[in-house]
Amino acid sequence: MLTLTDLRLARAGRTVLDGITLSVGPGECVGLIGPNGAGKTTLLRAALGLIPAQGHSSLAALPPAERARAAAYLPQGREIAWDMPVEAVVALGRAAWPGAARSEDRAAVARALARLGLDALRHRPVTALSGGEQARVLLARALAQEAPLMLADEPTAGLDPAAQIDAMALFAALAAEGRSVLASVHDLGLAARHCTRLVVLKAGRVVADGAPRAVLTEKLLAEVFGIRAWIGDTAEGLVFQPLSRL
Ligand SMILES: Nc1ncnc2c1ncn2[C@@H]1O[C@H](COP(=O)(O)OP(=O)(O)OP(=O)(O)O)[C@@H](O)[C@H]1O
Repeated sequence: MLTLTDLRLARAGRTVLDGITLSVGPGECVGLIGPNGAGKTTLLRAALGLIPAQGHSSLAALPPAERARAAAYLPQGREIAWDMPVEAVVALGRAAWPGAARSEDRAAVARALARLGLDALRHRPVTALSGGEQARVLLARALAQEAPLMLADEPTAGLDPAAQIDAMALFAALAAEGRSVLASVHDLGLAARHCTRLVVLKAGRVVADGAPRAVLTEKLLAEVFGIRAWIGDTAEGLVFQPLSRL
């Protein structure tokens, strides 16, 4: 569970978060959408307490050790500097649980590797993997934390279409298991099909918050993203195709 109340933040004299009030409850997979520069990354980082903001974040208010057990975070940057085997990188997610039995840690790492389809790569040096494979390793590291809340910044960036679907389906499954997910996503179709709710940010404000079908309207796409788009309601869920800039 995450509750943000009137979060405000300015950077270099410019307002970046302008009174964000938002909560993500158990069972919710919330897609944070909005144009470049809308404040999505800043919102996630402020919610985690990684950058100071005015207002209240239930997560940032926790002592750091508790925060690490309350929430996993997949940051936007995907660079991996350490030349370690894949499973050792995934095991870093267990640092949040210093008192856990080694068998528990090993089981959590094995579950995360299996869920990301990384079993065959577990002994490979992580620096010898492709960018998309590394992105899956970092997602597995966050998953191994087994925290009730998952915050992810563009988790599908750099992934092929199958891996994008897998990543979003994984978040939907975490929510279905009773966890809470807040993920910034640029692919509005993926977000609409896999998220239980969409929150739309524009210039640091929440301008829409609700079920994907209610939120993704032609009017909103024009006003927030400045585009004309085709939105199809299909048996597979909402399908979204940007057509032109307005
Ligand atoms: N360190 C900083 N100093 C000054 N301004 C910053 C800094 N970091 C971000 N900003 C500004 O804050 C605003 C929000 O940035 P943020 O990265 O949160 O946007 P975003 O919605 O995640 O964008 P994107 O979709 O491009 O990743 C932007 O206008 C950006 O230029």
